[in-house]
Amino acid sequence: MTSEKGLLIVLSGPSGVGKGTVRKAIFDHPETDFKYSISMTTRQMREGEVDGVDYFFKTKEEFESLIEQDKFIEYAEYVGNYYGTPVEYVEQTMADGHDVFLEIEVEGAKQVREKFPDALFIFLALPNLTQLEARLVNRGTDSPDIIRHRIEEAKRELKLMNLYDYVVVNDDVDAARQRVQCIVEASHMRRARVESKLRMLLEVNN
Ligand SMILES: Nc1ncnc2c1ncn2[C@@H]1O[C@H](COP(=O)(O)OP(=O)(O)OP(=O)(O)O)[C@@H](O)[C@H]1O
Ligand SMILES: Nc1nc2c(ncn2[C@@H]2O[C@H](COP(=O)(O)O)[C@@H](O)[C@H]2O)c(=O)[nH]1
Repeated sequence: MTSEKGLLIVLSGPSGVGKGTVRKAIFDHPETDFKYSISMTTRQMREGEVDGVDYFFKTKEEFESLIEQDKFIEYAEYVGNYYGTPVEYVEQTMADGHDVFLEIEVEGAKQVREKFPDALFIFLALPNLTQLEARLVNRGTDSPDIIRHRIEEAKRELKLMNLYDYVVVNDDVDAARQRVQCIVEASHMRRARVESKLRMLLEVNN
């Protein structure tokens, strides 16, 4: 832990691109010391998911009450359900000096950009939409109707790729994991350089 505020890292991109898979690879890696912010959602729990591990599962009423109380950094409605990032965990964990990692869709990422302009925004992409559909079908978690809806959303989301600081192609999970870790490391180095230059300038002027 450091005395400085942690970095906010946002991994975004269309459903099925592999955000969750790459995120798990990052967190399984011994060099990773980020903290993962568990989102809240109103979507039905999938087989194998655990409340408080994969998401905090909420009813629509509970989620809307939390919106009223300003308990989210960002939230979005995606394919008929709410998804949101709890404000308290993120702010406290960053204040404690830890990097916080968010895995969210693009509408939420846009909201984070407005509130945290210094955050690091990484878009996870893949070579083509055919592969996206194949990944969603192979995952076996969604009905054909939901998959169609998610592909429609993906076409919209891909157009926003240029708003991100970096685009990482997930052609291979371990290669994508490594690229994300390198980007974070480079961002830390850049931040340290900027801060040290600023300190020097302030000393010179005092
Ligand atoms: N590089 C890859 N090559 C082949 N298959 C992959 C790759 N990365 C992920 N997958 C597979 O693609 C499917 C979708 O991955 P994943 O659930 O991680 O996507 P996601 O972006 O987190 O989706 P969502 O946004 O819906 O949560 C999974 O079955 C996963 O095993
Ligand atoms: N705006 C937010 N999007 C989120 C959050 N947590 C997850 N997500 C994204 O929603 C879609 C669908 O997820 P799924 O688990 O139903 O497949 C996907 O793109 C997630 O990354 C959040 O807190 N805010």
